[in-house]
Amino acid sequence: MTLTSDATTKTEPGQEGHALTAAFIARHRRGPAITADLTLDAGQTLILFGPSGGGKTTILRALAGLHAPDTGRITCAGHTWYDSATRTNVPVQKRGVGYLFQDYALFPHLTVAANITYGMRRARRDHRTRKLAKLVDLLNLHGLAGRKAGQVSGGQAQRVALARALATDPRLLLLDEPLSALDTPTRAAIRSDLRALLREVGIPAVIVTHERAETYALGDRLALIVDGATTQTGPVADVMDHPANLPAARALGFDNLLPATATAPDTYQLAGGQQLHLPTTRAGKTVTIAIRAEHLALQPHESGDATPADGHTLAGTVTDATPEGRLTRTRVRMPDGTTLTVLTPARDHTPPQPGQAVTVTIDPACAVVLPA
Ligand SMILES: Nc1ncnc2c1ncn2[C@@H]1O[C@H](COP(=O)(O)OP(=O)(O)OP(=O)(O)O)[C@@H](O)[C@H]1O
Repeated sequence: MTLTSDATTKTEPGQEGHALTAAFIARHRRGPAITADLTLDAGQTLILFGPSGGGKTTILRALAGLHAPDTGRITCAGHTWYDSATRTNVPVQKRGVGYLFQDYALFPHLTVAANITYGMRRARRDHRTRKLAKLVDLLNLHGLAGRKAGQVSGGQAQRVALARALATDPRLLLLDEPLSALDTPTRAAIRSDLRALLREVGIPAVIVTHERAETYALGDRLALIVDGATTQTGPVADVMDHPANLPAARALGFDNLLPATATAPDTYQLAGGQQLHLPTTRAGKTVTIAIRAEHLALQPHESGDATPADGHTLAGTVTDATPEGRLTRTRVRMPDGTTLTVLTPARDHTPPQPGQAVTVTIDPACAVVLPA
């Protein structure tokens, strides 16, 4: 459908409560349909999380007005930005969004100051000067304003891009993997700065990320985007800890997905016959038990000793152990051939050795039982 542009925005009764509502289907030529169903309240941050190719950037571009959905509706602070029913499609420059592109998209030959004030070219000079000074302060860019943007560090470029996104007092901030171009230590430092900044400016923000740490640090709400669909939304911890189904558990990074059969209320039998007792509601007869690697504990197991029949402990053999800084990622093969992945603090034990007999204890409160 071709939509006519409508440069005027209208107040929509009933939408004032939300900073943003978006329910649309967007399609790329020869590409998959991408369905968004999002709401965001004033001052909140919504994370779009999910595997590569799921549609996160497409959703962000549709919110910005850079990609017209096929059908649906987008409202921001009571204004309709897009409505296929009324052929409304407010152009990008009238939406008042601050967009931070994944690669920052700075103009390398322009100065930092010119980059930051690029969207304010038509504003009065004294307003531009005041705004620039405020943003330089806010984002700690002192001494860099006259430098060419192509000659600043990755962390500085990220802050310049954020300053540019904030310069026009946007109604909505859209940040596409804002920290992905940074090395790990810089990323950790800037993550904290960005969190503080978002709280300070109070502008609702939609942020694309693949990183769990970033999701917890920056997000109030999370929308899980898998295979072109918004599959789950809610407060960050709720969605992170409670995947609704197997694809969601995979997308949220649950390392262990164990096929099992429900044999009694709260009792599950794994393929190899081991019993697990989990205080969760049964999701059907055939289930998958999802558990993160960090919610398993590892103990050496003397051969001949019986495995505790507590319903939380499984016996197996270490296949490999990989150091990850202060953590060790150990893979344990159970008698039925299933492999468990366990992430433990390295200081808790001497490194497990391949071939070593171990027991793995599940934290039952952290296991999620899903329909198979
Ligand atoms: N310009 C385009 N033309 C055709 N198909 C596209 C275009 N851009 C993206 N797609 C397709 O749309 C789907 C969603 O892509 P999108 O970039 O939105 O995903 P994403 O979740 O942001 O991925 P990533 O995390 O890798 O950036 C993918 O299948 C992609 O190949």
